[in-house]
Amino acid sequence: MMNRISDTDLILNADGTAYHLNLLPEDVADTIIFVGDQDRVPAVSKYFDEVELRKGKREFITHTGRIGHKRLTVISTGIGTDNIDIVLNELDALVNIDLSTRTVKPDLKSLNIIRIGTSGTVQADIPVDSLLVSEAAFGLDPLLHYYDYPATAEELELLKAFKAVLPETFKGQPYIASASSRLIGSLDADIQTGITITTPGFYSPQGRQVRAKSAIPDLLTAITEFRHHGKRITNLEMETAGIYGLAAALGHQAISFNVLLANRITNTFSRQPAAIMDRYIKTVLERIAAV
Ligand SMILES: O=P(O)(O)O[C@H]1O[C@H](CO)[C@@H](O)[C@H]1O
Ligand SMILES: O=c1cc[nH]c(=O)[nH]1
Repeated sequence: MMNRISDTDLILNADGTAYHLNLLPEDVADTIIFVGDQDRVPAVSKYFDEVELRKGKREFITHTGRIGHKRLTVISTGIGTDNIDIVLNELDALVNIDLSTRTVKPDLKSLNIIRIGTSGTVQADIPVDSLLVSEAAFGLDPLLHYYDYPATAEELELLKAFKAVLPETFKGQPYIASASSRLIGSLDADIQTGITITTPGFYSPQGRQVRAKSAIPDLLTAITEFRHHGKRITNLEMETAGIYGLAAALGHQAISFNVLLANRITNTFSRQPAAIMDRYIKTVLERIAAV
């Protein structure tokens, strides 16, 4: 007898759709593009040859369609890893749980998840308006501590080295997760790679000083100066570590492309963020359509 997942562990709407995403299993393609901003969903799907479905609820807007024969879904996650928890668990339920019996299917599907997000670099020599793939990500948010996620020995060594340089005033507990080696191999080719930091906020958690006083004034310097066997931290954003960790915990493949709109060291910001995002949406879609 298979374990039945209860009505409050996995909540479905009256029409059978997933509680937050408002989607049915057939609404979701096997390759899914994650974006933060709801307005980026049509900015991606306008390049589809056909859009078969447009649905949404709250910040979670979904378009599904195809480029050539490749079926694609693009979904907005909103900001932060708390939303990643919702999006990844509900997408996984849609493909890997039989919603009529509320039991896990015997053959599990592994989705390809490709984030296209904005980010700020923390290295002076990395240009604003460039594209970067996150090889791995440190999460300064707590999401992965709620899941049984087995990090590799190599990841744990990198994490240990990072923890050692964090200021004493930092009270969090970082975690680490990596991109899918299969997707990195097939999609990133000549694009620069780096280590990303996922933060639980945009201002002080990313070392910004506006009016509220930081409790960790030297956080950005520690991040920028971190080096380990030739690796360095390249950029800050708010979702990648959660996506990588939870995707790995659920058996999905994930890769995160960062459109670097800000350089936090030279204090420069893109003069044409929408045009730059559009350029890289096309770059990433061309690569997805080709594999
Ligand atoms: O542009 P998106 O995909 O939202 O990503 C980045 O932008 C938001 C902050 O402005 C955060 O979600 C951060 O990760
Ligand atoms: O600096 C930045 C730019 C975009 N998104 C972030 O999270 N940080």
